[in-house]
Amino acid sequence: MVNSSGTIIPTADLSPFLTEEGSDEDGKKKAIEIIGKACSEFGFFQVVNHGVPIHLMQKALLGSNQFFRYPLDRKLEARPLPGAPMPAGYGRQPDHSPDKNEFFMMFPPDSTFNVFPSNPQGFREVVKELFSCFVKTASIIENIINDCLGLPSNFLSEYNNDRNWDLMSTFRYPEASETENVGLREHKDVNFITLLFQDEVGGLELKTDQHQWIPITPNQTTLVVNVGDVIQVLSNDRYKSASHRVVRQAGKERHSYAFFYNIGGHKLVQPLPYFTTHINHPPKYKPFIYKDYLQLRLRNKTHPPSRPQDIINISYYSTNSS
Ligand SMILES: O=C(O)CCC(=O)C(=O)O
Ligand SMILES: [Fe+2]
Repeated sequence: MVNSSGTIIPTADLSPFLTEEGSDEDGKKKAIEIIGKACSEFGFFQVVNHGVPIHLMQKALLGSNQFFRYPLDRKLEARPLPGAPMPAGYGRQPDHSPDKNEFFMMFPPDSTFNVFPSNPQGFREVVKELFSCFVKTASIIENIINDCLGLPSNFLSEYNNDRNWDLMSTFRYPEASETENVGLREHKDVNFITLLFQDEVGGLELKTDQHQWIPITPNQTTLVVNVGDVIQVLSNDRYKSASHRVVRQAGKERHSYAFFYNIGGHKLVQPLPYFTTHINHPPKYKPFIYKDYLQLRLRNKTHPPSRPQDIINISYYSTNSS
């Protein structure tokens, strides 16, 4: 697909991975090729025939749209439980944050940290089902990335074997004002991979190496996938965590869903030997425990630093920075 700025956003067809084992090897090869190239060039790509039912995505957008239209006190019935590792439930960006959005976040469907609103009717069931579909699609993409990186079979799925830290958020971004249009500032996702879809309003943009912002054209049938910091570190920068942002639009509010396929908080993250010692490359990152990094990144959100250079990102662990 070529978007308005003329840049090609790679799109892979996942249907060969959803049909009977081994029935379309050429189709698989093609998707692996597209995704591998996209991960090293852009850090993001799109997928079609991804296994998440389109009608479920539409239902989820309708439900969140309805939920966000409730008065604040009603939305706050789903406020996060104290002590949850991340604030699952309804939340908004702090007033002093330049980011302007409200969100509803959930952990895996059976997590005791989840807080669901009682209305709209059926919303809870829809988001739970959507979450489960996202997990399946993410694990297919994880295996593809595993093969693209030339790792031993199932290496990544064995490493990433704790599904308790996955998160899904739905967002509402208010329409832009005359003077400002920030929805979510430029950032890279911390996690393994992110899957997302947006309504027809659009506003998601990805940054290229040439510092050009590419708008991601909304498409009802497509999921956008971006590589997170964990893959960037494991692959020692072979694959990039993509910089992206959300720009609010004039006269239109925007809704989206993002699924953050995560790794367990206690996991040690460091460049894998396949991309360092085995090929005589020095590691570009120091080892760290994933939840320590999550904590630092969460602090960026709760206490946004006023100077952009004080915002913590993955370069905090870079071997070049000490
Ligand atoms: O709302 C979106 O489309 C993007 C959300 C996002 O980038 C994030 O939460 O990290
Ligand atoms: Fe993001």
